[in-house]
Amino acid sequence: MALQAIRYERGSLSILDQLLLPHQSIYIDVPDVSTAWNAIKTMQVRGAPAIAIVAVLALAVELHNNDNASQSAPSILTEIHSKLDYLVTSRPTAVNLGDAANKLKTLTEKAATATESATSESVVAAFIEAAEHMLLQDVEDNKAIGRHGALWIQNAVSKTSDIRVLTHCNTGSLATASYGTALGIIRSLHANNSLSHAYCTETRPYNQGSRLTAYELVHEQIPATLITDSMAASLFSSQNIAAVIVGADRVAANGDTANKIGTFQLAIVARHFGVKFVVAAPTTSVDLNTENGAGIKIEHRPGWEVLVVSGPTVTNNPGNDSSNVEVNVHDVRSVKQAANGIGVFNPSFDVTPAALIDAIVTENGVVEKNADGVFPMHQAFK
Ligand SMILES: CSC[C@H](O)[C@H](O)C(=O)COP(=O)(O)O
Repeated sequence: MALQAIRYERGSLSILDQLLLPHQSIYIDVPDVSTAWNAIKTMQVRGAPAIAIVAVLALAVELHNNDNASQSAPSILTEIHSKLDYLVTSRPTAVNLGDAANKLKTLTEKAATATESATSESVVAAFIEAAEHMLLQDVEDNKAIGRHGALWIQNAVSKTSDIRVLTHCNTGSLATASYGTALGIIRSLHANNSLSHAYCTETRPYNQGSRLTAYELVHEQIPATLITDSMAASLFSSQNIAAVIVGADRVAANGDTANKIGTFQLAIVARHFGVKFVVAAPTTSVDLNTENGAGIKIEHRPGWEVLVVSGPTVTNNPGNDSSNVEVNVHDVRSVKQAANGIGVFNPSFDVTPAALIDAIVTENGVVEKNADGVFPMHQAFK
């Protein structure tokens, strides 16, 4: 069964606490907007699409469970818009939440003003239905990304089997409503028997690749190997890697792509080795209002995330079989691993210039550069 990061039914939302993975699978309730804001900020939920969906569903749950009957339609509209604005402040780089908030503002504005008989309840009902639709739509979009991306890679490398790929960042069921974006393409390649091996990087913050992506690859029984972020050039020089597949937190109008820190350097290394570089992103991650990467705000995280690691203690010495370490989940400790006094530079994302990207895969198909070497990103919205 696929991992499920988000559990929702009308009036109730819970999320898999991603700070506890991969050693503990514990769902926490998200009954309201302020719990959602904190869960996003502290990375209990992460991944651009998942963040957006959890935020809007949390507001849907809060609205469903509150007694709004005495409020007027304009008053509930103001409340919804200000709560959406607040949610958008949780993390700045991914555009999906801002995109969802804008769509829901437009929709509720229409619901509140379309007829004179609009009530707070009709506005709330319109909001809840639209938020629930976003959850379902994200899964469909990811499956389409998986199909388009797998086919593009097969054609680009003229192979339908024995394809090896490297992925960076966290883009599977944990980062989306389900199925995943970049990991959705890997899932599709695997389902087609085209994939021989997937490599994943450790990826910061909190080593999301070794904790989350690796966990999902193991869970899905996709043949996979973990490397540190600094091993990509070594990997490319020793293995026949067909493509690097990454997700996106925001794709600008020219194709410049903000994604998990380290994506840019992987693109440089991939270009050196002639390895295809593929971005997988739903159109909710494409921001035509941002001209290029210079306009994307990059989140910086606290330095202690680099200085300190936390995790459960180890209870056995597995010798050479380091993949089977037993852990004591009841004894979680933090370990300082850097010298006292050292400064830390900790951007959470970087921007890969469009020039280093070969294909941008959305649910509507694959956008490639035109004869002028430019990504016509508007074509993603057909
Ligand atoms: C699934 S889309 C891309 C992801 O949002 C992104 O690359 C990523 O790794 C998630 O970042 P995070 O900092 O964990 O929210």
